[in-house]
Amino acid sequence: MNMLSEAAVEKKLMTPDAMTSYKMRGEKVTVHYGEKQALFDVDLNVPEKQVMALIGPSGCGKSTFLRCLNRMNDTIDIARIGGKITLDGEDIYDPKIDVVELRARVGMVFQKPNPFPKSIYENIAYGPRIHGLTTNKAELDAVVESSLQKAAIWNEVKDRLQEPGTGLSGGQQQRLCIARAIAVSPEVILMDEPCSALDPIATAKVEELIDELRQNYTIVIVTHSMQQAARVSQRTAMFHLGYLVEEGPTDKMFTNPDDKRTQDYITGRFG
Ligand SMILES: Nc1ncnc2c1ncn2[C@@H]1O[C@H](COP(=O)(O)OP(=O)(O)OP(=O)(O)O)[C@@H](O)[C@H]1O
Repeated sequence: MNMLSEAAVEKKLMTPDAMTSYKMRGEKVTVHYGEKQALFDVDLNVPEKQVMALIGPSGCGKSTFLRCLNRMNDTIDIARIGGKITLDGEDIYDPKIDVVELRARVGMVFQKPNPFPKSIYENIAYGPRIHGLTTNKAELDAVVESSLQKAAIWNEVKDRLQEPGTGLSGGQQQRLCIARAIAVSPEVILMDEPCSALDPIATAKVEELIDELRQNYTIVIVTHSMQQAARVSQRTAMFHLGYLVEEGPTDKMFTNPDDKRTQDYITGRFG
């Protein structure tokens, strides 16, 4: 290879697209709720095994975009989705896609911890059982234990697995919900303001957990906390009035954003 083409290869490798491998891609994503348009032609890709934060003022469409990624908007009668979203190159809105399977691959953790009104054990065992991921009780026990371990809550619950999940503290319930998402071996975990109902200590634990989880999972998190976005994410996407304003490495977005709206938002001038 001559020097010129080596330099060309080097240059190609240095472009963000070549350096980042994307797990999901969104192309010209639009969402309408009835007559109201909530997202306008959003082109946004989700990098693999990183944490991407979605930020922006209330009502700008962060949760709407998040919910498009595992077709949770399908559950809203008046929602209409346009554009294209792929997972590993496959169109997730293709009629061939099994939505239940998609939601196992792209799991979700909600704002308010929502354990099932069942035992801690059953909260975790339910998903693997309905997806047929285990064949016997010993295997199921192992999945329950490893999911609780990965969600950093095993030590707190291992002696009370038969007690109700709803009896745990808010922070523990949220980690239980993360364990429940992990139990079906997702590839992507969507988190919609997962710490907004938690106190600062529980928040710190969940943030620490998110940081560990990115070794194995692709994570997208909606947050109102600039500090949280800065602490947990590697990339940040800023939304405003249904448009994607800009997206980039979190460090850059918080120190030297390209768009004035991002600058104004992160410095608290609106939102
Ligand atoms: N189920 C729904 N039915 C009708 N309109 C909706 C629905 N969900 C969201 N919207 C509207 O879509 C727009 C975007 O809402 P979305 O919840 O995605 O914003 P957000 O940025 O996540 O806001 P917040 O930070 O307040 O949670 C808003 O104008 C909202 O009122």
